[in-house]
Amino acid sequence: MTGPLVLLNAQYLPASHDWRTAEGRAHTPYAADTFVRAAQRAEAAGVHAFFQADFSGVNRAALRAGPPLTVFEPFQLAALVATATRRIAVMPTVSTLYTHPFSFARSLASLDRIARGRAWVNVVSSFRPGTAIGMRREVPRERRHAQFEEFLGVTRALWASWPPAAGEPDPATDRFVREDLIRDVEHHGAFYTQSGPLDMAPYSADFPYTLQATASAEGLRLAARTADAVFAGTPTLGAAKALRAILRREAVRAGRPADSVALLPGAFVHAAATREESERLLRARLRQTRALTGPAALAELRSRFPALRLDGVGAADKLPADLLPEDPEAVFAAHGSRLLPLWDLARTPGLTAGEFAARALLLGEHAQFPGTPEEIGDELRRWYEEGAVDGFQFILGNDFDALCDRVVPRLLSTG
Ligand SMILES: Cc1cc2nc3c(=O)[nH]c(=O)nc-3n(C[C@H](O)[C@H](O)[C@H](O)COP(=O)(O)O)c2cc1C
Repeated sequence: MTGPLVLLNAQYLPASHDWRTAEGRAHTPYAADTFVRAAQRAEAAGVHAFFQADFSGVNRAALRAGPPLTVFEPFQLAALVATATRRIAVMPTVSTLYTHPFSFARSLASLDRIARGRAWVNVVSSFRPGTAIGMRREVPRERRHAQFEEFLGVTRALWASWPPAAGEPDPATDRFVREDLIRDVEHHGAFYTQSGPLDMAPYSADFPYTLQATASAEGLRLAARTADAVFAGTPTLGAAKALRAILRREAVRAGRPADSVALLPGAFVHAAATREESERLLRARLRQTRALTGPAALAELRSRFPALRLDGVGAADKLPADLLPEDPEAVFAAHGSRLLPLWDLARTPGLTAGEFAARALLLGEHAQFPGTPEEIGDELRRWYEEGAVDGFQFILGNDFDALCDRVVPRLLSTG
């Protein structure tokens, strides 16, 4: 595919409306129709995939902050959306920790058949704080990537257990299914034993487009070996550029072309009639939650990121040159993608430690794009053209109509 790849996260539509108003409540996350309408609008705008994150459990802290981010089991919603659309891909999330490869393979193969080849998938290891609360983890944290890789390997072997010809009815031999062509999997690994084949013929010969959500160096190397795309948080342009360069190098190291794995970070859209108005609203919203300056900001930053070299530094002091390693690859290798935005921010000339801390605390996990819809579209396009990203996932924001009618067409336009 040429041009940026654009994903719509299912939570965008309900979250973009104020549920305290009757108009906002019309977009309730409890009605599947809310997401069907969103996917149809997004499809008309040129969005490539309708995505649903999934957290395998109740996150009470998140629920206290507003409506639930997800309600429906993702494969069921994806199937429903697929039957109501024609071009957009449907992309549920599967947790390698809480699903068996066989159950996953048949859900995905069924979805691919229902969607006539439009099934994509987001694969997560679910080891993030706040995820899958109340469930038991059978896999220790340090083995999650090994389990993930084996999970994906078994699933792909199941997919391939029916070569396309096996599912083609053959009047010459009077066989609806060429059972003789179906291959047993015979996998006996550290985490899974899978002997038999899948129980149905997948619609597509190729395994679906696979996204992996990750924030660590080991996770990124795994994606470079096994995935088609990475979903990560890159709240600054410099962090995105650094992460994409590392991902491309890792793909080559894994024996694949540099552009075989796309970086698709999250984006939050804050559209308004003027840029000033949009920035004012965004600042007010961010300050409401994180109103810290000077020494207080510095103390908070220290406690959140103990790896930063801030010993003996006061808020009015110059930011130390050795706050983080100079090379972003070294920062990423030691700390994952979480510290790349701080590495990027630290390159701003003339910041005191207090100013740096205040700005750092205002950065969220994902990039925030304020402006008019056209300015936002142009800025997103700039990120793409400067080689920082291969596309975006729209997770949260306001004004869903402006996103579909004005932001996405601008981002995708080649003119
Ligand atoms: C941007 C991003 C999105 C994620 N989304 C999900 C999700 O929807 N469901 C989930 O269970 N875990 C999610 N995770 C957590 C990852 O699956 C993973 O468990 C965590 O990042 C730790 O593994 P890592 O070392 O590969 O980063 C997400 C992680 C990132 C960085």
